[in-house]
Amino acid sequence: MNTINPIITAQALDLTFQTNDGPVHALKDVNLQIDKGDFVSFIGPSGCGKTTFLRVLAALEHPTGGTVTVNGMTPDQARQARAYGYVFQAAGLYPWRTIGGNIRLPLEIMGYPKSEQIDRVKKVMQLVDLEGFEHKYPWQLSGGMQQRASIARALAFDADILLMDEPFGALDEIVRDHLNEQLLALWARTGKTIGFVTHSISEAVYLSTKIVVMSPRPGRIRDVIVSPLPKERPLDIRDTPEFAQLAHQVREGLRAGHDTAMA
Ligand SMILES: Nc1ncnc2c1ncn2[C@@H]1O[C@H](COP(=O)(O)OP(=O)(O)OP(=O)(O)O)[C@@H](O)[C@H]1O
Repeated sequence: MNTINPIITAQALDLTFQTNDGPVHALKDVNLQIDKGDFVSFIGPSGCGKTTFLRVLAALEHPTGGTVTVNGMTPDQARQARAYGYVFQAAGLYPWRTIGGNIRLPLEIMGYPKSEQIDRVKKVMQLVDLEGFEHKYPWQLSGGMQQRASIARALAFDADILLMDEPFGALDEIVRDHLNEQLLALWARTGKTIGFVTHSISEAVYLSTKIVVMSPRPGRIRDVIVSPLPKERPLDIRDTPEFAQLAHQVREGLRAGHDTAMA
């Protein structure tokens, strides 16, 4: 394993859930290194362990075997150190709080001084292009804007790592394109390390420096594809032969995993 600036490592990671129907091997022998500043997408069919892997990094699940480090710490230590922000598929904003109030909530809970809360909310709202919406309520915003607000909330502690579980899955394609562009811009501006779960080949190829292709039963890594695309990516890069070639490679990886799982 390469050791240049690893921010996240998983070695021989196993996670078996004990269920009434018997054991479910959600993750089996997962080995992965994510370096500082990487944008890593996890793609694979339903049940291949994408969400479980992200949840292990966030200490929301605990592995049954192997080791994981996040910023050189165990996931539990990393959680306490607020080493990452986590964005869920649904925006999950409290309807009785304004957008600013929602973004501020984790800072309030942690007892940040009022002036720092105000500064941080302002900064992260700028990062996701939501200036001017601080006093609106979630229902006054579109789905895409709500999801941007939930990203801002995850950025409130200014953690170096952002974990995102299918954040744009429920949005229509045009809004999704727009958010993908904004997320890349945010990533370039902040230098954060991003782990991103998606079902979309095109989204994975457009966003990532590394694409982790997974297969189910048991959940495992099938392929890790390092993107040759430049960091600067206008949306029309998706019309280039290089993009098509990479999408083809991901599709082939998915197909191989599917065939094995069905065998
Ligand atoms: N808490 C749990 N208890 C029992 N089994 C679970 C639990 N969480 C996940 N699983 C099982 O582990 C496997 C991996 O689930 P996971 O949600 O990580 O897959 P996924 O790739 O994210 O799927 P999807 O694309 O549908 O979100 C599945 O078989 C799932 O049913």
